[in-house]
Parts: sequence; C-alpha cells; structure tokens
Amino acid sequence: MISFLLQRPFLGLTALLLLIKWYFTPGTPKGFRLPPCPPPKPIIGNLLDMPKEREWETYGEWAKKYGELVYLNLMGTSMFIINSRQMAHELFDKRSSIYSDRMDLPMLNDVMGSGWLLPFHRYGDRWRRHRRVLHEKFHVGAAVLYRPTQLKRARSVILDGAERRHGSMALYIVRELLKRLLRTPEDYAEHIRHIAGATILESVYAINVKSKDDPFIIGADKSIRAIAEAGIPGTFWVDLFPWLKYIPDWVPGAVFKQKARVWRRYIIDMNELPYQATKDAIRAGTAQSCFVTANLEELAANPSAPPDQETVIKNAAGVIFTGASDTTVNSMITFIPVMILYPEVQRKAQAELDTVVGGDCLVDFNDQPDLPYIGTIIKEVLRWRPLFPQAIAHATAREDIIGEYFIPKGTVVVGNSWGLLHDENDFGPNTDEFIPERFLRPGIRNPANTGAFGYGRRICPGIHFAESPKDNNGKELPVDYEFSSGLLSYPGKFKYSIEPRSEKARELVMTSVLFEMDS
Ligand code: HEM
Repeated sequence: MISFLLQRPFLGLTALLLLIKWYFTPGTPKGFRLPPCPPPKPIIGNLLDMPKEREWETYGEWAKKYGELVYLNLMGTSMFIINSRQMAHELFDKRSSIYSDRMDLPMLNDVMGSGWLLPFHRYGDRWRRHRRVLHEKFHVGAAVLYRPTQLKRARSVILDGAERRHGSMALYIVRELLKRLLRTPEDYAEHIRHIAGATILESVYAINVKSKDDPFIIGADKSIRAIAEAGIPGTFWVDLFPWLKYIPDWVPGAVFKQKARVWRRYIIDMNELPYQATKDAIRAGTAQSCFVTANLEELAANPSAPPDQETVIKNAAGVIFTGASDTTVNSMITFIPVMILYPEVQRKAQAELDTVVGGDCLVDFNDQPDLPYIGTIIKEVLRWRPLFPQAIAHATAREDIIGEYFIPKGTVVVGNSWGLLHDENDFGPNTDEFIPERFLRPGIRNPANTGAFGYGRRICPGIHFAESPKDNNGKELPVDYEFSSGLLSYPGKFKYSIEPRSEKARELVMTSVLFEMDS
C-alpha cells in the first residue's frame, strides 16, 4: 500500500493530509454527542453517502430515518442538515450570530474568481458593508424602487420611489415579453432571460442591450450555471482540501482546474465589464442615471468613505445583476410547465383575469389585489419547486450545543428548504401536487418565510424584488420535463405552445404602450 502511494505522489500526499486532518479533528465534549448520521467509513466519513443529484430526496430519506438534524462527516468537515421549520427558526433566526457564516469555498472564491459575490462572503464587516449598499435599494419601504428619470427612455433607476413604480418596471417586462411571445412563442425561456437581463442591466448600469444575443446576458447565464454547479459544498474536493487550489492546471486528474479556467473568465467579466461600460459612459459624459451612478455620486459627496467603497459598489451592482438575471427568470420559466401540467389551474387563473380585467385591456399591477387566485399560484410556484432546494449553505461561526448535540465551529449548515416546503403540517395534504388553493385556507404558511428565500440574517435581499405576477396564455399539451440538481434547480426543456386567447388579446398586446408613467 505504502509503495503504491509513493509511486503516486499526488494520491499519497492527499492520503497523508487526510490522515492529519482526521487526527486533528476536535473531539466532542464529554456528555454530548454529534447529531445522528448515516454510518460513516473510516477517515472519509460520509463522503460516499453524499448524493450526486436531487440531493433533497436523499435528505428527505435521511430525515425520516434520523430526524430533524442529520450530521455528516465529509473527511473531517462537519456538515448538518436541518429538516424542520422549528429547528431552522431556532438556529438561523434565534441563534443568528452563530449560524450566519459561510464556509470557505476555495473552488468558488479562489479558483473560479467568485470572491466578489456577496452570497459567498464570510459573515463579518465586508459582508455587512455589501449588504448595506443593497439594503438601501431593496428594503420593503424604499425598496428597489425604480423610477424612470427620463420619460422617453423610461428605464433609469432611482432611489426613492414607491411600490407602484417598481410595478411599472415589472409591467414593462411583462408587456415586452408578451410581444416577443406573440412573435416567437417557442423561444419563451430565451425571451424571459433577455427581457429580465435587459431591464436589470439598464436599471443597474444604464446599459442598452442588443435586442438579441446580448453578450452581457449570455455571459451572465454562463456564470450563473457555473456557480450553480460548484455551489454545493463537497462537489469539488478542493473545498475539503484547500491546498489543492495550488496545483497546476496540467496535473492529471485536476479536472476542476480545467473547468474553473473557463468559468473564471465568465464570472470576473460579469462583474467587471458592465461596470467598466458605465464608468466609460460617465467619463464620456453620456451616462444615464442608474444604481451605479447614484452610488458613485453619493460616494463622491462623502469624503470619509473607506478607500475600497467603490469596489463595494461595483460588487453590489454585480450581485444584483447576478441575483436578478437568473432567479426570477427561472421562477417564471417554472410557471409554464405548471400551466401545462395543471390545466384546471390555468383555466381558473384565466377566469379570474377575465372577471377582474375583462377583455378590453391588459392586466396592470393595480389589479394585483383583486387577483387573489393568481397570488396563490405565485406562492405555489415558489413552494412546489423551490429554486434553491437546499438554500445556500450557512456555517457556524463558533461551536454550539443543541440539546444533547454538540455542533463544532465551522460546521456547514444546510437548510433543507425542499423538505420544509413539502411538509404537510405546514402546507396541508399532497404537497407533491401543485395546488394553489392550499393558500386560500387560513393559517397556511408563506413559502417566503419557510426557506424559499433562505434563512435568518442571510435571507435573500432580493425577496421583495422577486415577486412579479405574470399572466399568460397556455395551451394544453403533454409535457415531459425534469428539474435540474445543484445549487439552483431549473426546469429542463419541455414542449409547449403559447397562443393569444383571442384576436382582441393579440391586438391589445401589439398596441400596448410599453411604459406609461408620469415623471
Ligand atoms: C425568485 C427569486 C429569488 C429566489 C427564490 C432567491 C432565493 C435566494 C436564497 C434561497 C438565498 C440564500 C439565502 C441564505 O443563505 O439563507 C438567496 C441569497 C441571495 N439572493 Fe436571492 N433569490 C431570488 C431573487 C434575488 C434577486 C432578484 C436578487 C437581487 C438583488 C437576489 C440576491 C441575493 C443575494 C445577494 C443573496 C445572498 C445574501 C447573503 O448571503 O447575505 N436574489 N436568494
């Protein structure tokens, strides 16, 4: 065995470091134990038990077997999965000063160049400063409220608007989307991605995108898919053995390095290129008002700002672009297979629209309070197929005790959002079925407070931005599709057709004014 390892220095070094790591793993204090876990193997622990896809299904089976806390030892790295809402609340909310950290993610942060992304920041001042810049523009009251400063373009961002104005921005998306759908319904996903990306690029950077195949939007999609693939702790060994990040790309077996070389370019470009485009426009005196210009103006007026505040602004802009270009898009994409799979839901939604809006105009955000059934569909989309089935893993900033259990410092903590959102105690019977009516019953929880947007102090800052009802016209067709595994779960390809329900509807869409608003 020893001579085998000596002939293979890379493997030998790994084995040696494993042994050292295992030897120095701190023990559990007397009188306490670690939460229950699947039987571990010597040294590698539960590494081979980790599911490679649809992780939440395995987590669900473990939850039935081991209970609300399931512990895993991944070669000396502790991880536990929280399977009940009550425990998630106890730890993420009540003990948030312990449970708001993130693990070191060498693959994402160092090898792939995602260190600028707020979701992967360690808990502390750097995270707080980035979060503050976002919070100023995204909290409920003043929140995200986009007001056009130029009526003609109707696209710039402001910082003090009202809910109605946020609605108008989303309305712009819906109207433009409907027009594109009438022309080429088969490109539904591409249209949504394009329109959402275009809107966010204009709002955040005042960038006008190309009407098709825009490089910023394509680059963002590639970055996010890479991040989703690498974002689950344990997917790449370098997260367990950070020293692996130093090995050169050409070393046989270093596939992660080869993948990362391609991904790194997308991820860095996603932050740098749009920001530099705005800076160029500022220098040329042609910049339109947007999130970046507004923040840079504030910065110029604040001589006591820290020297790296511009980087914080750049990163905050980049994270809005990242967060908004994919997440909302995929929730909207999920909506279509739902309408095909559940035609009765579609019919009820159309009936509600017909009653409230009638056939003479298009739906507007002012109609939202009168469309309760469509509101329940949005909640059910977030619940039924959560975009982040296991949220983003938190980590413990120090050790903790939960009843008889000891939780080591640095433990990776996964909220099993899928499990929580399918718990029949909270959401009523048949949680595997898409039943929006469940939200009409009193006492049913809101998915947004049950893991769909994450937990505690790290809860998604885009939560108020992410809601936006959509009306659509679907046609019944058999559908065959799957949701992907990984950090984000997207619907795969499926067949569908989208048609206007009447000639009048077609005419309304084609003649609608894209953006009506007072200045
Ligand atoms: C349907 C839409 C969305 C869903 C389902 C969603 C879901 C999530 C989830 C589950 C997390 C992890 C929270 C945790 O660690 O506990 C998260 C974090 C985050 N989201 Fe969203 N999100 C959405 C839209 C957005 C938008 C539009 C933005 C843009 C501002 C955004 C920005 C972020 C950021 C910056 C974080 C990291 C927060 C931190 O680590 O402190 N998200 N989101």
